[in-house]
Amino acid sequence: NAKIATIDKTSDGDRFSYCMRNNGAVAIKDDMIVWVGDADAIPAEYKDAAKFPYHDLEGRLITPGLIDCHTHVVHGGNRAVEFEMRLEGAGYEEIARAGGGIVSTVTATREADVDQLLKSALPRVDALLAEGVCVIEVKSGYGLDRETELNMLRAARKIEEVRAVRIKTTFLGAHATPAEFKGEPDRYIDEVCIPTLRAAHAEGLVDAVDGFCEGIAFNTDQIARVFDVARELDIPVKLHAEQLSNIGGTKLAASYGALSIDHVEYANEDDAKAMAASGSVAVLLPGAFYTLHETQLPPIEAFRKHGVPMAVATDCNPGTSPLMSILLTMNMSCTFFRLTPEEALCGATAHAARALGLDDTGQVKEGMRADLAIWDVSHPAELSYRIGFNPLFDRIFGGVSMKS
Ligand SMILES: O=C(O)CC[C@@H]1NC(=O)NC1=O
Ligand SMILES: [Fe+3]
Repeated sequence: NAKIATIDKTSDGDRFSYCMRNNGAVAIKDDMIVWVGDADAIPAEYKDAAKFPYHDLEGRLITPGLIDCHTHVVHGGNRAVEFEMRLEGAGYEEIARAGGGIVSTVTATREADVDQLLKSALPRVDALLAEGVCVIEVKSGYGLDRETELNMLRAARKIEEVRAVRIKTTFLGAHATPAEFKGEPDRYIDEVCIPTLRAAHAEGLVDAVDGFCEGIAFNTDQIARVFDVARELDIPVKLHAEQLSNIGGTKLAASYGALSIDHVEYANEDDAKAMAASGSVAVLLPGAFYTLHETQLPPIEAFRKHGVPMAVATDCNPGTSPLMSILLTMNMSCTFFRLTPEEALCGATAHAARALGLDDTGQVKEGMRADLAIWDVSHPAELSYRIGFNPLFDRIFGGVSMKS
């Protein structure tokens, strides 16, 4: 859990000082990053390799460790068959009738125990760590019954025990109405979702509360009942909103001071104003946009105009975003949504930290956690530019190099 002690002031990285350093070098002592800056500016005291086995990064780029602020990496089974059916022309209804959709993942998730859920999530977690990710947000939402929702969150917490990564958990009981409550979303919210939220909170499993506010999921009144309990328990909220239509989810979430509002393809300028007023982060999820062949673009210009911070995340889930690459996510956010490479990198670092309510990581700044990513690139735009290429040289988590 080392912190960054000193940032070289002479570096030309000031324009991106929150974000990146060129020609980087770090001095490490007792697993503590004691200095970060340009290789040619290392203070003489840190050049004593015996005392400070500093890493001369030979001109490589240093950025904050990346953050994936929206994932469903814990889940059972997969939806490859559904993918095949869709490509053979099956529509959403036919797939659902064949037992596809969220329901099929719920079935597979309920059949797994905590260790099986953990085991099946680890390859997805490792794919993210391999690209310099130091923080991962993990949601529940495929149990939709008390025990399985708790098991999902227990598995998410266990990831930190077996990997050098920080996990932030999110309760997403209001993801879908399970088959046994078909047509009765209100009864599901009252009899299962809210009591399970209370149980998960009592077990220390919940860092945030989320919901899916959409015509095919829950309306604003149902989400509000869940958010009222989150507020009572003093748990911050976030929301999947305006993904497929605009039913007022963004404004509702902003009224609760949501940490983030996610997807937001169908959000409008009024929504952007509400987000600016509440300080909510817009989390862009190009993987779902791509998988669903969506055509409605999020209101990026409105977010820029009103100063709404934008984050980017994989939304790694088995149905609409089976995506395990934060770098490809950054590339897609530029290519599909026209973010600049700097916005994309900030979206996977400083703004992603803010979407999780974290103020101790996501920036290369004194006092911040020494969560860093070291890249074999000479310009930060290369991180969003290439498609399917990983230039990571080293990942430093809490001051500890993964190469050591
Ligand atoms: O299809 C799935 O498994 C999840 C769908 C996913 N959940 C959500 O709230 N929006 C989505 O696209
Ligand atoms: Fe999601």
